[in-house]
Amino acid sequence: MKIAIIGAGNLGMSIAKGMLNSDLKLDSLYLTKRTISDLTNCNFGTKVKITANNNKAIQNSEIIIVAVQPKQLKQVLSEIKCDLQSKHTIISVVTGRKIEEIESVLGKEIAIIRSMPNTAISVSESMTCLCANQKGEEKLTSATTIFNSLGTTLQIDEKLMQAATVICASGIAFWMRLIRATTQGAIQLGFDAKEAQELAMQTCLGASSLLVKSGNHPEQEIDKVTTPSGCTIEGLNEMEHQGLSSSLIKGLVTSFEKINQI
Ligand SMILES: NC(=O)C1=CN([C@@H]2O[C@H](COP(=O)(O)OP(=O)(O)OC[C@H]3O[C@@H](n4cnc5c(N)ncnc54)[C@H](O)[C@@H]3O)[C@@H](O)[C@H]2O)C=CC1
Ligand SMILES: O=C(O)[C@@H]1CCC=N1
Repeated sequence: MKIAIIGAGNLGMSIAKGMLNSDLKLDSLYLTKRTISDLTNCNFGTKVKITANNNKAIQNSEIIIVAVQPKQLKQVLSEIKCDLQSKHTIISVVTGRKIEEIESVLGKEIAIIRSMPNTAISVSESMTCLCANQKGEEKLTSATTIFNSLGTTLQIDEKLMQAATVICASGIAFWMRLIRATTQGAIQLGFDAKEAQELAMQTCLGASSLLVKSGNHPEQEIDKVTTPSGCTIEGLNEMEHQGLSSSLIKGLVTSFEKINQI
């Protein structure tokens, strides 16, 4: 595979790290950004080419992952348009930018996939949602194969992409805050900070794995933990009195309202 990541920033580098540690058969991986000095000292191996020259990266690649800020997208697309051929697939991971906006610059004859991974792609645990334009439909299988080697994928209708961004991409930050709060609680209850974080992380992973592996609904697993008159239901009810579920849902909806303004 000949891949280019245009915009090797936070998300672009997370994708690159995941790819380099995966089973993907990479022939080359071009990483571009405006200022490359902070990448040139890194030892990524001979398959990784670092350049500020997007055109060179496109000419030597087939799968082009565009990972720039939303406000930078149109300028980048205009810059690379002249190098695009039928062999190319554009995969945009840019927040809030619709396929029709990309087509308005590149036209409808280029395969365009819109995707939303999250930063857990760096450890091959991303939840990645995907959709495509008409030309990109035939490339969805190969794009899905790439992202499946970096986590889990779901093909969705484009109208759900903003919601997917909030749940899965912003979701990493939301879950981090829940893990941090659990850590703070564990410290208050007597654990040192390192142990507290380990307890919080592994319990979070355990809860998630229980649902993934059993296919159960969360309440089925909660019922197994909540001993009648026990400490779990007492704590759980207090959390709900304080608005745990409600504040989480309100936060998701607020995030969603914001994303529609980006
Ligand atoms: N799915 C997720 O979990 C996340 C998604 N995002 C989305 O990913 C996109 C990138 O976000 P970040 O990585 O946080 O941004 P960033 O600012 O860290 O990275 C963007 C990179 O693009 C480069 N760039 C800008 N103009 C360029 C050009 N003309 N040619 C080549 N490179 C250029 C910059 O030098 C920078 O390295 C955004 O659309 C953002 O909303 C961001 C963070 C998480
Ligand atoms: O916060 C943001 O706008 C981007 C989109 C999802 C994750 N980061």
